[in-house]
Amino acid sequence: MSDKDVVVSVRNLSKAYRVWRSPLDRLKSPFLGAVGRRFPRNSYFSRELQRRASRAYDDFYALQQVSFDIERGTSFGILGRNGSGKSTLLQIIAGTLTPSGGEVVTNGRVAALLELGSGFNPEFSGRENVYMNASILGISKKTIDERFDEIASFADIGDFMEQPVKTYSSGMYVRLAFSVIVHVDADVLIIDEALAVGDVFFVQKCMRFLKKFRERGVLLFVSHDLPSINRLCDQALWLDKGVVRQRGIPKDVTESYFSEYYSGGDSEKSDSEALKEAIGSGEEEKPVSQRKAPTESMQILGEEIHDQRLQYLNFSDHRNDIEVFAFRPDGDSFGAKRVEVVDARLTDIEGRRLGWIVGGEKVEARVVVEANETVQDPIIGFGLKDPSGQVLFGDNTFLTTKGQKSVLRKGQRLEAAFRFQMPILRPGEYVMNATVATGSQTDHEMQHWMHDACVLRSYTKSDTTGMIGIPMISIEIGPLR
Ligand SMILES: Nc1ncnc2c1ncn2[C@@H]1O[C@H](COP(=O)(O)OP(=O)(O)OP(=O)(O)O)[C@@H](O)[C@H]1O
Repeated sequence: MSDKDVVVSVRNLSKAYRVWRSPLDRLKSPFLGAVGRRFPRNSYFSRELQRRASRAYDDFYALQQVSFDIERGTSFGILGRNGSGKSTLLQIIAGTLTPSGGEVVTNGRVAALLELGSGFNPEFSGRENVYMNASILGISKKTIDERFDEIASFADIGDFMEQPVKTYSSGMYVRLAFSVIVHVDADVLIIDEALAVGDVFFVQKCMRFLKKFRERGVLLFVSHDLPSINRLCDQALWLDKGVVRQRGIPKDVTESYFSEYYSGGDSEKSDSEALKEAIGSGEEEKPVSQRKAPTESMQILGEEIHDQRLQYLNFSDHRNDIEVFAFRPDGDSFGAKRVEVVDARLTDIEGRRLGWIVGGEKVEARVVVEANETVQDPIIGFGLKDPSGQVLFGDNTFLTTKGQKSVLRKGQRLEAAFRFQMPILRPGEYVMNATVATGSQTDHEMQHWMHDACVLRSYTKSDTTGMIGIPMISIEIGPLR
């Protein structure tokens, strides 16, 4: 290893899979080889039978001469179209697949969350699998004993911990597998798209862990979602038919990858498929009948909006419908709790709780707090996080009440209402956090930070681009004026 703290070094890696010419050849080949070995070595029969056995298959190279280094503290994203060799590469780095050529040198403990079903023994209980898995990763029984309660609480699968893993849903399976890898002090974490089966709270919890982990370890993951690669990674690698096409900063790599689709470089994929891949995985469409009636949103969008598409947008599934779920008092949180968040919701401007919002409409994020003790200078805040845990926007009351000495007495409640125009959200599950602190912006004590105070689920086929869409006031096209 060099002076730099290289944690993963991949050198001239190749992987050839045998592709049998026919199922019969596959059956015949070991038989021909075994018979061949019965004749004297180098005899005519021995050579002929070995030759026939080896002609029954072709070598298909899923990876060819792949080389790169990854330094500590790097989040490394791998992208490439289906079949480009991403899983093969991750499995070799994870040590679950042997390469045909080249090598991978890792410096530290490697933990992987790869395809569902791998890693656990289905007949063993969750508890037994935790012990087995952690000990394979080199964790002593004593350390697992000490950490078991934390692992169980992170996984949060209740009594299923004592049931055989074969009875688990895919979501439970991922919860347990992820919980183990969180607690084994790994230096390298390898994750494929398995996390996609977790529910929104679990995914957000994992994202919080990964954000911290990225500072000290190497995170390697595969994603088809280019914005996620841009947001979460420091480095990206584009694999194309088993070879490295480009490696560099995510912005450059994702742009080249994306433009290849549009320049026709990938003839097997239609533009709409490419676009769908580029803007992220779409949620299933919600039947229009379950949405807000179109006429309502026409009023809500307000008089000042002159976007000529409004009529069309409001009556089509290009409209951005956002389902809002109820406040979750028991979600993950932290803080001194001398004041607590007791409610968080989205309302219309009259304060009525909303179950559905249309992207572009005026709404209020309202957060209610209650003092368990008398406190001074409470600051209330909120933030909206996207499915990868990235805060898209948020605000707090600090500047609004700056300079006013305020006291919240024990038992009193206080409500903050943040009015804004809801942006257009790409399909997926978002969460709103709600917070209360005391003191000032720079010097405060966090009283209660609720990570997932309420959930928003967005549905749309909107053509808006970017992390969030800004509702257009108007769009004009015509001869130069
Ligand atoms: N066991 C195997 N035997 C033969 N070919 C295989 C085997 N496993 C993978 N391949 C082939 O190797 C190539 C790379 O597969 P791999 O699963 O690594 O691609 P990928 O980029 O992860 O694809 P995806 O995005 O669809 O998950 C593919 O063409 C695949 O068909």
